[in-house]
This record gives sequence, C-alpha cells and structure tokens, in this order.
Amino acid sequence: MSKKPNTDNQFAFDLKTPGEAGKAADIDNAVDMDSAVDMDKTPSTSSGPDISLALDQTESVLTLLDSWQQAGWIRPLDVRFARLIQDLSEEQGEAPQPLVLLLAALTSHQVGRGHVCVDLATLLADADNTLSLPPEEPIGALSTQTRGILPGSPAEQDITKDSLNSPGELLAQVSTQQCQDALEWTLAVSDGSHTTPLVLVGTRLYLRRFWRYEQQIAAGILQRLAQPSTLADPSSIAASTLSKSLNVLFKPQATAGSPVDYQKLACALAARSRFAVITGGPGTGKTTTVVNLLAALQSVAGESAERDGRKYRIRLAAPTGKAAARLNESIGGAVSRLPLAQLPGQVSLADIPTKVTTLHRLLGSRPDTRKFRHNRDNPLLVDILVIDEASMVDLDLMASVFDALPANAQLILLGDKDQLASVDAGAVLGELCQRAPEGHYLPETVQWLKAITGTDIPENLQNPEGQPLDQAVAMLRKSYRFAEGSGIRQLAEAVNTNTLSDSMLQQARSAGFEDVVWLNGRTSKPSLEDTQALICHHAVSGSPDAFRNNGEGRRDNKGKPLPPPVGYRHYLSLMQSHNLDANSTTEQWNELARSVLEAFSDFQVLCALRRGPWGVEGLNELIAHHLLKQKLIPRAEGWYAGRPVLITGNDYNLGLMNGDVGITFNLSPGADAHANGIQPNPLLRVAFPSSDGSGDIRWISPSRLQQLETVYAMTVHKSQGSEFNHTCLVLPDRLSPVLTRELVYTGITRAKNWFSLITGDASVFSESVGQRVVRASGLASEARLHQT
Ligand SMILES: Nc1ncnc2c1ncn2[C@@H]1O[C@H](COP(=O)(O)OP(=O)(O)OP(=O)(O)O)[C@@H](O)[C@H]1O
Repeated sequence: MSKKPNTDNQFAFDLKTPGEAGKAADIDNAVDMDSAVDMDKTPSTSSGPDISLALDQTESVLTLLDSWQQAGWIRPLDVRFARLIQDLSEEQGEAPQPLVLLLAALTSHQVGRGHVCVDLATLLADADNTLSLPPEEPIGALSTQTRGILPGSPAEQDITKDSLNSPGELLAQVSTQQCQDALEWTLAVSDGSHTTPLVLVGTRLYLRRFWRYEQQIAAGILQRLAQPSTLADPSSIAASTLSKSLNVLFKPQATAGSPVDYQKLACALAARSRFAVITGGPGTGKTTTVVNLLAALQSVAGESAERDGRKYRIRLAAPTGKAAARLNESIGGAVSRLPLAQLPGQVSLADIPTKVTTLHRLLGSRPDTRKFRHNRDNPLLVDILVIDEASMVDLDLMASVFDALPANAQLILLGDKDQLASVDAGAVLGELCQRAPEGHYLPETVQWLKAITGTDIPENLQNPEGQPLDQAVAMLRKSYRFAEGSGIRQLAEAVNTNTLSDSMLQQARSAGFEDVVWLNGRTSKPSLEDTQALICHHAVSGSPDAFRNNGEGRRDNKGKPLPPPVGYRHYLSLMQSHNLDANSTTEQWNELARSVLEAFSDFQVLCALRRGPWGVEGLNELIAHHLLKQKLIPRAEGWYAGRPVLITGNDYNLGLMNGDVGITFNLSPGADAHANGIQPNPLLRVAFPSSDGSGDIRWISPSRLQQLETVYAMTVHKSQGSEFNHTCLVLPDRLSPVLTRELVYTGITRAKNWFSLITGDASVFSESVGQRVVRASGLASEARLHQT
C-alpha cells in the first residue's frame, strides 16, 4: 500500500525505539486503555454538527462522535480511539482526516459488538443496520444523569432529540473508494506491515490487535495444514495402523439408510492433519468420536518406529468451567468403553486422558493481564490439544492458544458450528466450518479416505477445487441422542435451516411432539400479566401436564425410563427435605450438595435479553418472588438458602470461572426454618461443583463472591456449553436484533430431554429464526490463502 509521500517520517508508526515501542503497545491495546488519551480534551458541548460539514472538519466529526456517545449509541472507548488517532496524526505533523476518525470510532464500536473488523462495502451499503445504530437499548442503558448530564441542560435536550444524525446519514454520500483513499493516505493506517492503530486489508478495516490475532490464527492453521504426515501415504505402517484401529473402533454400521460412518471419516481426517475441526449438532457423537480418535492416534504412536513406542502427550480443554465439567462427565464413560486390548500399539487406559481443564487454566492465566503464562517463549508441553465447545472461543483466546502451542503440536477443535458465536469478538469455529456441509474433499482426500476407512465419499461432498482447510474439517451428520421423531431434534433442524413449517408449529402448540411444548403458542398476543403467571407456574412445576401423556412413559436412547419434566420445586424440595445440621459431616453435606446441584440442572429458564420484564433481571425477580410466595425459598432478595447463582467473571483466587453455577445452603438450619422463613443466624455457604469431574464440592462464603447473579433465568449466551434435562426458552413480545436463528437454535439444543417455549408474542419465534448473526471477519479467507 502506498503511503503519503511528503511526510517528515514516512514510517512514523513503524516504531522501533524503546520509547516508541511503548507507544506501539498502546496502539495495540488502544481499545482497552482508558488512559491512552487525555480525557481533558473531550469537548464539554454536545451540540450537533452541521451534517453537510461533518466529514470536512475534524472537530465536527469529533463533536458528532461525542453526541453519539452521550446518547449511549457508542462507547466512550470508541470516541477515545478516534481521539488517539487524531493525537497520533497530529504528532506526526499530519492533519487528521475526519473520515478516518469516523471510521476508526465505528470500527472500535463494531469490535465491541463482536465483529473482528468492518467491511467498508457492507458498511456503506447499509450503515445503520450494519452498526445497529441507533441502538435498541443505549449502551449501558444509562440515564442522562448517570452520564453526568444535568436534567434540562442543553446537552440533555441535544441528546434526547430524535434528530441526532445517524452514521447512515453521514455516510450516505461516501463511496468505498473514498474511504479506501482516505485510509491509504493516512499514517494511522497500513496494510499491517507498519505498527499502525488501524489496518486495512482490501475493504476490511481492523483495529491492529484484532488483525494481528487473525493473522496469528491463520498462520497457525496454515502452518499445520502444510506439515507432512506419515499417515498421508496409505501404504505406510502408520496409515495401516490407523486403518486397523479405526476398523476396531468403528463397527460396520447396521443402518442401511446411512452407509457412511461420518464419525469414522472424521477420525481419519483429523488424525491426518496437525489442525482439524470436527463439527456436529447435539448428540452427533463429537465426544465419542474424539475419544476414538485419541485411541487411534495412540495406537499409531505405539506402532511408530520414530516415536519408539512413546505415546502422545494429550490435553483436553474447554472454554468454560461448565463445559469442561460436562466433557469430564461424558468422556470418562466413553474412554472406559474403548476396546483397547484389540488395538495395535499396546494402548492402555492411562494413554487416553479423561481430565478436562479450562483453556484459561491450561494457558496459565494471570491476574490483571490478558497475557498467559504459556506463550511462544514458554510453550505448552503437549503433542495434541483438543478443545471442546470451540464455538465459545473468541479470536483473542484462540490466538493465545496458537501462541502457546508448539509448532508441531496437533490442534483439534470440536463444536457445533451453528451455535451462537463467542461473546467477545470473532466467530472462529463458525468461520472455519462455513464450507463443512458441502465437504469439498479433493480427489486425493477421497482416495485416501477410501484406502483408510473403506468408505466411498458421497459425490456431493467432493470438489476437485477443494481448499486445504476443507480437507481438515469433518461434519458429523447423524444424531444419536435424539430419536428420529424427537421434537427437539426436528425443531432444532428446522430452526437451523429456516424451514419451520406451520404444521411443525402446530405440533409444538398441541403437544404433538412428546418432548416439546409451546406453552402459550395458541395465543398470538398474550398479555404480559398472563405470560408472567404462566412463567411462574411453569418455573415451579415444569408443567408435565402440558406435555403428551403428562410426560410419562418415555425412555432415553439406551432404553432407560425418563422421568417427566420438572421445574425448580424439584431441587428446592430436595433442599428442604434433608435433616443435616451443623453436626453433620462434610461428606454428608457434599453428598446433599451434589444431588441438589444435579437436581438444579434438571431445569433451566433461558431468555434472550438482559433487561426489562423479558430479560434475565426481570425474570429472576419474578420467579424468586413467586418461589417465595410458594414458601419454597425463605426470601427473594439478598442471600438465602436455595439461591442459585451464576458466576459472571473469572476469580482465580477462589478457583471459580465465568459460567460456574452454585447453590446456597444454610449449614445450620433451624428445625422449621424454611417453613416460617425465619433464620436467626444462618450459616450460608455456596456449594460449587469442582470443574475437574472429581465430584468434589467447594463451599464458599457468599461474602467472598464478587461477580455473580441469581440464575433462575439465564441468558442463552451464558447457557452455551451447558445442557439441562428440561429447558424453557422465554422469548419477548417484540423482535430485536438480539433475537436470531443462532440464539433460538442454541436455546433449543440446550435441552437434553424436554423443551418448552413461552413467547410474549407468537410471531417473535418465527421472526427470530429469520434473523442471522453475521460477524465481519477475514479469517475464512486468510485461512484458505494457499493451496496445497
Ligand atoms: N456411533 C454411535 N452409535 C451409537 N451411539 C452413539 C454413537 N455415537 C454416539 N453415540 C451415543 O450418542 C450420545 C451422544 O454422543 P456424544 O456425547 O459423543 O455426542 P456429542 O456430540 O459430544 O454430544 P453433545 O451435543 O452433548 O456435545 C451418547 O449417548 C453416545 O453414547
């Protein structure tokens, strides 16, 4: 990219001296740093600029950005980033370009919304929609007073007026070329080869840090895809061991309708490559497949002459404590069922790990810094790393994984590509799996798979122009958890493919499915009062009577009888019925806590929003007050026995991770404490299950817990990585950008056996499915740069 020629310092941002290196770090961290810019420079006025002049004058743009910030449209951070660029440009003797400052603030705004970059063409085509401005809910939902603006002041009148110009109006006359020209002629922007705060690649504009993450990930993937494997030659000893192992691990499929065993194919593909992704919906056997894969790889290692029989060092990780605990639970059983004795290479149980750790713990997180203990200078001691629930891993964390992995270590990502993307910026798994449904397997991959697995790859999955990444991505296509007729499965599939039919909705409304019920689906516009009463009733009982046959007579996929659906009365009754007291042993309390925590996970209300009557805050309050009325809890506010809590931030001192769920117990209950609600001196402790699958319980005093919320209701975002026997999804009475297909799909697929739906307006369900989460990013194109 050409840079402005007539400047004193052509490489002004190519910072090389120690002092400047500090500034480079500032630039990298610009979106995080409150102190990066002198706050005194923020003008005190918010009077709107003349829109026609705004893009001609720096001050006009900055004033406009200030008024957007004061209206809660964008974050203070976004404005400070634009001002940082202004300062840096001026320091280099360059007049800051108004359009560049605007684009800088908008790029920062988009990162705050989960995007990795801004695509200029998409932005200019429909700026307000792309940026979601004006927002549904102003940032932080702060009152003008909280934002330091006096009621009635000119500033307040300014920001509350409807006429605040939107980015769409401002950018209406601007072309992509004009944006690119302005950006290319500014020292604050480069193609990444200089240390500039913004990076422009084609039409994608990045904050430098995120561009760097994307580069790191793409390079880590491409480097691994390019590494030769001894398995690539079907006549090698390694390949023949792999083939033998897979034939032991995967028996020929009995089902005539599905001659392709996608689990076996996934194992073969993932074994061959130093980077692989296995994606699949709920119950498609991701865990089962990865356990078989690890056994097959250890088998290959055991027979390998070069490795001298040494087995691989394998680590298993998940992004949250909850997801790690869930994999811990399922993996132990799958490993114990492995036919190890029949495998070549003398594989023993000790060779297959069953302990799953969180990614933060694995990488060695440290307080007050996002830098991990393990990095390229101190890499992980690992040959194979498996990350489950990879859809929850954001770009920043994934870049840290690649940074900490030795160059020849194998990385295997597992997850459901259709789930909601990570809360923070990026949609790494979704992007890498964009082409997974169509396979795109090259002729050599097809031949190799035939040689190793004996399987003929369906023609619709072949593509002579497939790309290297395609050859390392496998999709599991058959659900083993849900029977063909399962409503949860059918509904999830229809949501995912946007093919919800009237007859399916009708079935959901009328208990036509045995496992799904839309509780108020017959009422198109129920009153808020009626819906709240329904939510309360359902939260207590689980409404088994609303399901077909009162939820009785069902069996799981192994033929075990399934108990009917329950609500929160289930775990609260268990809490009330015990007779433990201050003299009981720790083990007795632990046992009670284990069973109560398990009972709690039998039901969960999920919702889309945070605020308002349909949000997590309103629903928690509503449900708590109803449980109090029913005498199931002694109070509805503060700390009390029975209060379930969700940890909302990592606390390394306590060993608690974002997403951990605990339940409050009174360790010195009075005889009839619950019944009359009077607790003279309750000894309250919150019980958390340990995330290592050991079944241990950690008892923590409420006063030590910092970031938490009550969790009768949980957002769908927070529920990722968890599963509940019975899940109730509550959707609000009107559509908002938060309500998307991915959100509804993720909500439905949190249900293991029972799913119930409550809507504030019947049309919102289908309308939500029509909306998609699209995150701007360049990873998919970066990761496919080179053909093998
Ligand atoms: N090939 C198979 N044949 C029969 N049953 C299977 C097969 N693969 C998996 N299962 C069973 O299906 C269920 C789900 O499998 P598994 O837990 O491996 O799926 P998953 O995709 O990891 O699930 P989740 O969506 O919970 O992450 C388990 O009970 C497992 O034993």
